[in-house]
Amino acid sequence: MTPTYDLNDATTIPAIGFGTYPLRGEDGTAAMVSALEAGYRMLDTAVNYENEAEVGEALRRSGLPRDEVVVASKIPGRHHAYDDAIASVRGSLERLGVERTDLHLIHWPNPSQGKYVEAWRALVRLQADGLVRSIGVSNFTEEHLTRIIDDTGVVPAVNQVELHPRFPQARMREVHDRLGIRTEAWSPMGKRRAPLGESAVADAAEAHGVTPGQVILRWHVQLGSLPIPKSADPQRQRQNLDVFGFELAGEEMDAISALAEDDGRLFGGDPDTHEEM
Ligand SMILES: NC(=O)C1=CN([C@@H]2O[C@H](COP(=O)(O)OP(=O)(O)OC[C@H]3O[C@@H](n4cnc5c(N)ncnc54)[C@H](OP(=O)(O)O)[C@@H]3O)[C@@H](O)[C@H]2O)C=CC1
Ligand SMILES: O=C(O)C(=O)[C@@H](O)[C@H](O)C(=O)CO
Repeated sequence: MTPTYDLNDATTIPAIGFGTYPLRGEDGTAAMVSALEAGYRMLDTAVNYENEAEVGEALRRSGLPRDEVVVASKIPGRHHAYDDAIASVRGSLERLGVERTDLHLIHWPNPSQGKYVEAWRALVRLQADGLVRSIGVSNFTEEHLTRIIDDTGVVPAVNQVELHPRFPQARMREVHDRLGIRTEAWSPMGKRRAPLGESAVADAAEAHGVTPGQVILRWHVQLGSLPIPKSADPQRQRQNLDVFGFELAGEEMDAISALAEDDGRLFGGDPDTHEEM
């Protein structure tokens, strides 16, 4: 069974989740069912992935008890106004076919709109009403975090940020540790720029008798970062979850972190300027 982290709201969450973007349609549902069969107990979706119905269907098809799987979704930029955020979550619940999500995030802060505080107030309300279990954010900077915490007194349980060997987010991990927020990593492999062939990764894979993908995910685990790798391939799905039987040495960890690049973001997704509706 996958180890778990305790969140700041006294709930727990698996140490590795399954990313569902861009899985859609029957093939997408089948890939999600296969992930649940492989042992994943957290599915990460979003309104903007247009696959919440598939996530709900996979959950039901898996036959797993509802309370064994963390279902996580996200409010898009166009739904930040308070009433829209409430309606957005209700819409997600309907498409997912569940009575409550286990984690709900604000997808991007979109600071030029200036409404992410309203979306956060809505999530605080929805949590009090029992429609979402844990609440968090995604792509928030320290400034955005400070604003919502100062406004409501409620600290997000997680912040899901871009984090991979090309962009290890040392500063945001420190901020999260100080505030008691769990760091969650999107594009944890580095997607198309995954450094699978770099010697820091390949040498460690050979030394431990695992695959390069497993080395990268183990690096996340040892950083305390919760990765949500996406794979449509059942064998890679299983490998990506099977990273708790070996340990990287300090030098191996440092060599992977040294793959960081000055402009290591995958598509220029700086949350101060990149906005998604
Ligand atoms: N909050 C946000 O703003 C964002 C959130 N996300 C979330 O993060 C999730 C994961 O991010 P994503 O961008 O998909 O990037 P990942 O880093 O998870 O990379 C996915 C790619 O890596 C391949 N892959 C997976 N496992 C392995 C392996 N062991 N060895 C080699 N290749 C592998 C997959 O191919 P294959 O399927 O063929 O295995 C796929 O092409 C998304 O699904 C989404 O849920 C993503 C972007 C932004
Ligand atoms: O997948 C997500 O959650 C996103 O926020 C998008 O930015 C996505 O990564 C994308 O479309 C990148 O081009």
